[in-house]
Amino acid sequence: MTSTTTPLTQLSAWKSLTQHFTAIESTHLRTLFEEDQTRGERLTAEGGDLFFDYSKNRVTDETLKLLIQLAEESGLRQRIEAMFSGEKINITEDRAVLHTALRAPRDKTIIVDGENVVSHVHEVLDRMSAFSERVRSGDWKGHSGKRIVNVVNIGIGGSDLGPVMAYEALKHFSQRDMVFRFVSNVDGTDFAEAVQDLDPSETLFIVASKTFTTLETMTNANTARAWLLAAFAGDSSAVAKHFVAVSTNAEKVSAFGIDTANMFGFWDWVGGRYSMDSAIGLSTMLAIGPDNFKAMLDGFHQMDEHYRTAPFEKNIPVLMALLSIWYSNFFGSESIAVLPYEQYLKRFPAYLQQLTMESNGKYITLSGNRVDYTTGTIYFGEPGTNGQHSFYQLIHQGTELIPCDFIAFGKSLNPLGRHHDMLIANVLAQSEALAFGKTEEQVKEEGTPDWLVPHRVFEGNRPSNTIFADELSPSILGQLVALYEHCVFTQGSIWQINSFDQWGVELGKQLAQRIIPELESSETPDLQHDSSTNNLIRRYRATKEK
Ligand SMILES: O=P(O)(O)OC[C@H]1O[C@](O)(CO)[C@@H](O)[C@@H]1O
Repeated sequence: MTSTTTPLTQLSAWKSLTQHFTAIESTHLRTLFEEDQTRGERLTAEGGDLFFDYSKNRVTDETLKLLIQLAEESGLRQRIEAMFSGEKINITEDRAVLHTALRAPRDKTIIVDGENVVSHVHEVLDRMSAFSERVRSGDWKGHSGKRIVNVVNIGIGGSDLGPVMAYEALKHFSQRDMVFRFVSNVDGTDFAEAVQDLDPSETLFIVASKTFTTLETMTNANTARAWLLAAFAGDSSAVAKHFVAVSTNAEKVSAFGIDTANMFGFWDWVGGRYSMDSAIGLSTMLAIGPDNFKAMLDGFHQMDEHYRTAPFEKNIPVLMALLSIWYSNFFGSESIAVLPYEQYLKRFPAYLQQLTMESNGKYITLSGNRVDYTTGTIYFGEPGTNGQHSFYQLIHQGTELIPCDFIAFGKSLNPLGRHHDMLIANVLAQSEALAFGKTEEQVKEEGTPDWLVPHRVFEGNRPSNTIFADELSPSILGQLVALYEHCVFTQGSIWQINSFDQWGVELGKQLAQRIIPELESSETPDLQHDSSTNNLIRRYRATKEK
C-alpha cells in the first residue's frame, strides 16, 4: 500500500521552521529567560498526574506555534484517531495498532475485524488476576505440592524489557516473599545464573513470546524444561504445574508441551514493545497483585485520554515529540538522554531503547521512499545521580547537543534522612547548569588562573525537559510509559514512517540460522560467507575443539 502524503520537507511549517531556526540557533536560554520572567511557569503542561516543564528548551512562542503547525499539517490528529479506533495503520504487517485497548475500561467498545477487542482484553485480565491470586496466596502448588515462591520470566525484547523494567520500577509494591527473575539472553549464563539458587519444585516459568518462535526464548524454555524435569526424574506431567505461556500463538504453545489452559493470550494488534500491559505483564501482576496492576492500567489510560483529547499546545507527548524533532531535524542532534532521578526506574532507559529505536529506526517512509531527513533519535540514560559521575561531562561540555528528559518525584518511597532533598537538589541543579552554564566572567571572578578559564566555562544553552510527579506509583508508571509510547508515535507520524514494524531485525536472525549448523556440524563446513566471517567461523571452531 502506498500513500500520497506531501513529503515532510515540502510542508509549509517545515519550510518556515527551517528559516526560523537561523534566528533561534544563536539565541541563548539565558536571554529567553531574561526577556520573559514568566517563562518557567508559562512553558509547562499537565496531563494525568504528570507535570511537564519544557521552559528550558531553545524555543520561542513562534517556534512552538510553527512546531504545532507542523503537527497539524502532518495529519497527526487523523493519525491519532486512526490508531485509537483500530484502523490498520501498521500497513507493512496489515495490522491495527491497539495497545491503547489493553487499558481501555471494561465498558468500552473497539471493533477490529468485527470483534469487540475490549471484551477479549478483560477476559484475559480476569484470568490473569485469578491465576495471580492463586499463585500469590499459595493455592497454586508445584508438582510435589510445594508452594510456588520463584517466578522466572523467559522472554526477550518486548517480552522481557517491559516485565523487567516494571518489576524493578514497582518492587516497592511487590510481594516480598517471592523471588522474580528474568531470563532473556541465549547466552547460557543468563539461565544458569537465574536458577542457580532456585528449587525447581518451588519455581514457575512464564514463557513469554508473542510469536513463540523466537530463538532465544525457545532455547531458554527448552533448557528450563530439562532443568525442571531433571528434578522430577523426567516426569513430564510436572510441566503443567511449573510452566505457563504468554503468547498470540496457541498452536506453537501446545506444540511446546504447555497446556493451552495455562496460556494467557494477546493479539497481533499488540506490538512486542507495546505489550507490557498485556498478558506479557503476567510477571508484573504476580509481583504486585491484580489491584496494583489495574492501577497501572488506569494510569496508562489516563495518559491515553490526555493524548487523544488535549489540544496540541497542552499535550505532553505531542510537545515532547515536537521538541525532539526540533533538535533532531534542525539542530542536528542525534540523541536524547533520559535521566530518572528515581532508583526504581533504573531499567527505564533500557526499556525505552527498544520502544524508541525499534519503533523509529527506519529510513523508508509509509509511501515507500527513502527519507531525506533524520529519523530515529538515539535514546540512552541512567538513573541520577549515578549518570552525573559518568557521562554528564559530555552533555555539559561535549560538542554534541544532547537534550535531556529529567524525571523526578516529590516523594521518595524510601524516605531516609536528607537523601531525597539531596537527590532533588541534584536534578534541579543539572537542568539549571545545562541551561544557563557559567560564563567566562563568572569563572574569572572565582579567581581561576587565566589559562584554566576556558576549561571551566560552561557555555550552557543545553536544553532539557523536566517531568515531575508526586511519587512513583503503579499509576504513575503507566502514565510515564504511555507518555513515551505516544511521543514515539507522534515522532513516527511526523517523520511519515511506520513505527510498528521491525523488519530491520530480520536479516541478522536469518543469517544466524545459516551459521548455527556451520558452528555445530562435526564435518568441516563449506563456508560461503565473506572472508572475515569465514575466518571467524574457522577460529571459533578451532577454539571449541581445543
Ligand atoms: O515476543 P517474541 O515474539 O518472542 O519477540 C521478541 C522480540 O523480538 C522482536 O521481534 C525483535 O527481534 C521484538 O520486536 C520482540 O519484542
